[in-house]
Amino acid sequence: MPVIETEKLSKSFSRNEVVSSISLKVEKGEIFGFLGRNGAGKTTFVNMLTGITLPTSGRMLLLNNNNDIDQIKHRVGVLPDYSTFYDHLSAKDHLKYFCKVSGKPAATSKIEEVLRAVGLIGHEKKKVGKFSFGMKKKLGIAQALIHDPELLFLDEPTSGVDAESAIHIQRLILELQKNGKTIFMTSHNLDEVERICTRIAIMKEGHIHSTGTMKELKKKYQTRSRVQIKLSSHIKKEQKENIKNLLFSYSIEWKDSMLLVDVMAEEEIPTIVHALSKEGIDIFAVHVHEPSLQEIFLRQ
Ligand SMILES: Nc1ncnc2c1ncn2[C@@H]1O[C@H](COP(=O)(O)OP(=O)(O)OP(=O)(O)O)[C@@H](O)[C@H]1O
Repeated sequence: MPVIETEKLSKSFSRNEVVSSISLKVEKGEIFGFLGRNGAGKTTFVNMLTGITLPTSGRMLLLNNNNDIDQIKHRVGVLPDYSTFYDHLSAKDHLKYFCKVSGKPAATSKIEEVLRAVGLIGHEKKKVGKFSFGMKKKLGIAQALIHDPELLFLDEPTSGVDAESAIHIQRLILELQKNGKTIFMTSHNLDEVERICTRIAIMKEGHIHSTGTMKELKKKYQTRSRVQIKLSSHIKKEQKENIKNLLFSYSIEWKDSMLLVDVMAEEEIPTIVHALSKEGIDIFAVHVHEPSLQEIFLRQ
């Protein structure tokens, strides 16, 4: 049973359709990465799922509940694209206040546990007005986590935070997944998405352009892997000519004693190695450079 299911979900502002007929399923336990250039419609799509914006048309099902977001509010945690806080409250008081107004008070131990999880322990008594952007982001994540929700929407959870904190947040997301949570996140950090997301959707001008695991996306776009072969430094000119003839069906390039060959599949590597050993050339190292999500994304 999918945790998120949308069918032809669309949103227009005036006559401008910014989300066009998106049908998507996210299963329990996924870390689903939602990508797209600025203005692609990601936030608008997430806002419809979290009840911030009403869809113009289409259908959505969250946690097997039809449309009534109020009924499932406590099972869903949201880090919006922009969180607002009260400058005069501390992080701890903030979470207390947030729990109180949402009608679900939380124990001090739970508040401290969540602040520790996001890396804010030690700053829990500091006024939020004195927080940096990154610290506010962490407080936003704490707010999303405080009710121990099954499903989390995280809009750019690591944007604006330092590298160390970003790694901390990524580990936290992986930990949440391990504990059975489902995470739907938008991000412009493609390395991060590639590392932690189980599936990815790339949105373009209101449409889902492609969806799949990294492996599926690489296959779909038939992106070539680059094999870097470090050879002995004494390759003769005629040997290079012979290699070129033997590997005539490949695009090859020399960089000093490094031979670079583009392949469609790893299964082709033995053929290349065989051709080189036939020429009596010693191979010192073979490295396969897989195309990154960034390379796939930039081709969209
Ligand atoms: N309330 C609104 N009224 C009118 N247009 C809007 C509104 N909200 C968003 N839009 C427009 O919808 C389009 C999609 O915006 P959205 O914020 O969903 O994109 P995004 O993919 O989240 O972008 P980013 O990566 O910059 O956050 C943009 O052209 C934006 O100007």
